[in-house]
Amino acid sequence: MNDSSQKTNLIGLSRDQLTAEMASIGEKPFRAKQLWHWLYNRGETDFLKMTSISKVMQERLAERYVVRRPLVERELTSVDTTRKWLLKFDDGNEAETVYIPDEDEQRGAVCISSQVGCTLTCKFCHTGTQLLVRNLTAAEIVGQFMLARDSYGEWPTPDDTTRLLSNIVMMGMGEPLYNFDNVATALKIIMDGEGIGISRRRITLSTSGVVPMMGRAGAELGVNLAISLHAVTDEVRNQIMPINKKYPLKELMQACRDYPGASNARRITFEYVMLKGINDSLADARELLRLVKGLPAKFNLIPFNPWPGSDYECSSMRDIRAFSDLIQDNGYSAPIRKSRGADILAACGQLRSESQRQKCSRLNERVAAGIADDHHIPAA
Ligand SMILES: C[S@@+](CC[C@H](N)C(=O)[O-])C[C@H]1O[C@@H](n2cnc3c(N)ncnc32)[C@H](O)[C@@H]1O
Ligand code: SF4
Repeated sequence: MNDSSQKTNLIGLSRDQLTAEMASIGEKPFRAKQLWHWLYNRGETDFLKMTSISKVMQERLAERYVVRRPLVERELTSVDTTRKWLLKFDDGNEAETVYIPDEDEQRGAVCISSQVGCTLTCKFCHTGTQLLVRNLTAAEIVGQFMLARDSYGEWPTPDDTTRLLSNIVMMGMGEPLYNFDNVATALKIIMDGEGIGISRRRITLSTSGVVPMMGRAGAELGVNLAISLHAVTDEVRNQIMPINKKYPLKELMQACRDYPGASNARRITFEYVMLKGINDSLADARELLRLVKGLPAKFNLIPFNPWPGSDYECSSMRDIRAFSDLIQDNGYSAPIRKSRGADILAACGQLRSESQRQKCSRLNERVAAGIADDHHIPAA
């Protein structure tokens, strides 16, 4: 263990925690406020460059603490300018962060991971086949956005109208509502107006439908909600998203109706991955309209992104357009999501760590040889 990894990382501490940390070394609350500005508005990582802080305090801080992002193992930029960072955490685990610019490339969303892997095994999602799963810490979640800003040189926090990294989608690896506390701490840091300053209106949290946590997410964070719906009957949803057996459609739709803050100005996004012959008929589209009746809803139709070993095919463009047209004819927005970053495997559902791919292929060899135990059978 090197010297810096023994020191406490100040990134990821809430304002109260940072204030308490400063109090523990005898510093007044206004010091925590100054420090917060350096960490989250200026993006400074070197205490000795925090010029509004006295030399003595700079040195005391440097003795005890570090300001650290997750390690970027690789940065890849797609021909379509999507950028992906493969991250390595202190325990050797990996996750990915992706920046997806808008068409005009003046703004864009950072897609952030909430877990290493995911326990939920949705059949169409590569992340769900990863064996190793752990929650990311608040530091690892905030750190993803910070390293994206490092990469684009967007420090100090630019004005909201001139930022490239303008939005956040919690749509990377993992189920954010299965790691609510750390996601909430991280998002509160990110939303703080004296720091990173991304408004809750520019943050979307996507969930596969963890019904009991949806109300809390709305009440405590007030971010936009996206639901990975993907099927209109319990029968099909049970098949492709096992979480539906725990929280079936009726309960999920009720939780959407109860979601605090949803309105016509802030609609709930229903994500719908288009799977050939599974969920893509016009009858499915009609049922979808029936399901969301009365809800402030909009849709995002996602052409299925295949990955090695996946069981599904993407619906034809003709079928996707017909599905989209029917929904739009009924007054809802239903754009077809353009796949971005396919050449760097950065598209939705393709995220899965490199080392995990290697481990899994080794594991497949073990399974073939009959030497893998029950806990380590690959899900795909
Ligand atoms: C990877 S998930 C992460 C957030 C959360 N766990 C969820 O399911 O909403 C983000 C989105 O990617 C979608 N997705 C997963 N695998 C996909 C694939 N192979 N092709 C297209 N979209 C996919 C998910 O359904 C979900 O809407
Ligand atoms: S779609 Fe979301 S919930 Fe399902 S396995 Fe992938 S990351 Fe997990």
